[in-house]
Amino acid sequence: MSTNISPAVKEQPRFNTNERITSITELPTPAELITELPVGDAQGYRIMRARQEVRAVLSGLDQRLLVIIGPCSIHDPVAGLEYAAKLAAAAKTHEGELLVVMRSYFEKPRTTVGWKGLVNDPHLDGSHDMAAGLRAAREFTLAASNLGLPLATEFLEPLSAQYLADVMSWGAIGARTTESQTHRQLVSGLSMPVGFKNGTDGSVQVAIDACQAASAPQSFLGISDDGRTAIVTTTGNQDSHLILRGGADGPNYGVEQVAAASAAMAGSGMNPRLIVDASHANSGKSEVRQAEVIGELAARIAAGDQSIAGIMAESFLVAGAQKHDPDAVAVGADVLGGLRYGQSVTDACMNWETSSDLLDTLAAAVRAAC
Ligand SMILES: O=C[C@H](O)[C@H](O)COP(=O)(O)O
Ligand SMILES: C=C(OP(=O)(O)O)C(=O)O
Repeated sequence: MSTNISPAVKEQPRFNTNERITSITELPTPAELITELPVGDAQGYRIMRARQEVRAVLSGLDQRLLVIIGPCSIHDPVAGLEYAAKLAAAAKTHEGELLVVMRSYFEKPRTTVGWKGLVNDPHLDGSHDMAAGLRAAREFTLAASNLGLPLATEFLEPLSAQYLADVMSWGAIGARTTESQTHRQLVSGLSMPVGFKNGTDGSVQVAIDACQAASAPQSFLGISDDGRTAIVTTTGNQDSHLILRGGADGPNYGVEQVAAASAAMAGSGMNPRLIVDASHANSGKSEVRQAEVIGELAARIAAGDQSIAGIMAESFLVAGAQKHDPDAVAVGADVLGGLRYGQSVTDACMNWETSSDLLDTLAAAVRAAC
C-alpha cells in the first residue's frame, strides 16, 4: 500500500476525512503511459480513417453494415490477440459489405460485484494492479490495431478514457451508465462515434436523452494528460447514436420496436439509424440465442431494413462462459492456468466458427439488400 498525501495537506486536520479509504496509490499519468506506448503515425491515420468510416456507415452514406464483434471482455491478452488475428482476416474478406470493429472491452460494469475487467484487475486475483492493467490494455490495443482492426470499447471509468481513447474508433456507454451525467459529458469530448445503450430496465428514452446531452458542448471536471484535475470544455459529439440491447421486459430488436426507437431518435433531431446488440437482454445472455437473433436481423437487412446501421455481437474462441471469482483465488495465483483458454469469464460468447459463419451471413444480407 502506498499513500501519497502532499506535505501541505498533511499539515491540515484530516481526522474528519477519508475514514473509509484504506489506500490511495498514484498511477502513471496518461502522458507517461502514452509516451511509453505511443500510437505510430500510420496507425493513428488508420484509427482516424476508421472513425470516419464508422461515421459514414452510421449516417447511411456508406451502405456497409457496422459489425462490432468480439469478446465480452479481454481477460487474457494472448487469447484476445489470437481471436483478433482471425477476425482481422474475416474483416478483410468481407470489407466490401461489412465494417468490422473488434470489441476490446477492458472495463466491466457489474450489476452488483464481480471482476471489473483487465484495467481494474489485470491479474484476475483481486490485487487491482491498475498500473499494470492500463499498460496491458494499451499494449493489447496497439497490437490488435496493428493487425489492421479498428477497435471498440466501453468507456466506464471516466479517468481511464484519457489512457486509451486515442486507439479507439468506436465507443459505447453501457446500459448501467447511460443515465449518468458524468458519462454523457465524457462522450461530448470523445473523438470517435459513441453509442448509448438503452437502460437495463428497457428505457430507450434515457439513451435518447443521453445522445442529446452528449451532442451538446459541455464543461466538466476531468484530468489533463499530465494527470492533473482540470476543467474540460468540449464541442459535443454529434456522432452519438442509439444501441438497443433489450431490457428487463425482454428483447427490443423486433421490427416495431426498432422502428419506434428510430422514429423517436429522429423526432429528437438525432440519427435514426441505430445499432442492435444481439447479446445481453436481446438474447437472454445465451450464445445460442444470440446467433439466432443475428440470423433474424440478417434476414431483415437483406429485405431492405434501413434503420439498422450496425450489429453488436459477443464472440470469442470458445463458446459459452466460465465462472471466475477473483476473491476466491490467492493473490499471485496462476489464474489463467486454471481457466479454459479462449472462453469468456464474463458473458457467454459465440465460438469462432459460429461467428465466422454469421459474418458470411451478414455480408450476404448486405449484398442482397443492394
Ligand atoms: O457485458 C457484461 C455484463 O452483462 C455486465 O458487465 C453485467 O454483468 P453482471 O450482471 O454479471 O454483473
Ligand atoms: C456491459 C455490456 O452491455 P450492457 O451495458 O448492455 O449490459 C457490454 O456490452 O459489455
